[in-house]
Amino acid sequence: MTAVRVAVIGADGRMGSTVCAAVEGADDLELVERLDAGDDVAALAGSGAQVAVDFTVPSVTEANVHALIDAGVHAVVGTTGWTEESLARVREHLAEAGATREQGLGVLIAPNFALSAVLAMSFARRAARFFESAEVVELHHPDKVDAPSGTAVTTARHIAEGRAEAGLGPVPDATESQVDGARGAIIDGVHVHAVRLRGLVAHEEILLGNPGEQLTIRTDSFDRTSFMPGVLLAVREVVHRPGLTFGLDQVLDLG
Ligand SMILES: NC(=O)C1=CN([C@@H]2O[C@H](COP(=O)(O)OP(=O)(O)OC[C@H]3O[C@@H](n4cnc5c(N)ncnc54)[C@H](OP(=O)(O)O)[C@@H]3O)[C@@H](O)[C@H]2O)C=CC1
Ligand SMILES: O=C(O)C1=N[C@H](C(=O)O)C[C@H](O)C1
Repeated sequence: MTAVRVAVIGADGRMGSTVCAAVEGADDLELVERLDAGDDVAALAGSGAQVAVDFTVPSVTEANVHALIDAGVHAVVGTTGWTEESLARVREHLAEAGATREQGLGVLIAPNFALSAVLAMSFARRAARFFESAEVVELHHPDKVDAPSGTAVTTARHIAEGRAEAGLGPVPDATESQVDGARGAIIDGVHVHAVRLRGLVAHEEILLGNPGEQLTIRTDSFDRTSFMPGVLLAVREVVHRPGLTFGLDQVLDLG
């Protein structure tokens, strides 16, 4: 068995360092490069790396992915900050690169690699059509640079899709806010609230309400090892998945 050669970008960070340890602990993977701020991603072209894992910052991740495509390296990305527009640019770049390669390159971007979070997002989408009200509360460590979390943005979009398919209108809300932000951010019509608290890692509650009842879907990552099975699965899968894959739910058989 030949090991898949893996580079990690953001290798000194909280997630990057955990990914390096997980790759080093996997028999079928080999850690060949550790890059961090100041290193040139384009240099991976001659390094022998087959897959690069990016856990950096929202402001640089898109440029990293384009550099990886140019370098002919598959990408697994956990960094947040992706929009429909930036995803479309990656899709287009991959299509151009694929036309000149025998087997196209793969880019797999997932807002959350923890199984509990992937399932929570999927359950939220399925449940959304049955409830009048829906709100998302995400809770994270205070060193996180972005808000709301990428997971919460994706969850809100899933809920909005589920509601739209069922023909549901806006969520009921008679509030006339006295203070800006009191009702959180609104993403595709869904209110999203962000809590930052020392001691937390990554958590989310999806609240769905009807007259006289509530469904709460909650996911908790107590430790960054929770993301590792999903990251390693993505590394093994991305080489077989040309083009852009968004979300680990696309890889898992969720039934
Ligand atoms: N999809 C998922 O399952 C998960 C996603 N995340 C996301 O991953 C990202 C990283 O999170 P986290 O590890 O906590 O953050 P950290 O700040 O701990 O790590 C980010 C690392 O990236 C480095 N970096 C910054 N700029 C560059 C650059 N241009 N090239 C290479 N490296 C760079 C930083 O270096 P320096 O400090 O020197 O600037 C730092 O070492 C966030 O967007 C977060 O939301 C987090 C957890 C799970
Ligand atoms: O920054 C984090 O820690 C996390 N970021 C991701 C996000 O923004 O959704 C995933 C997880 O919530 C942890």
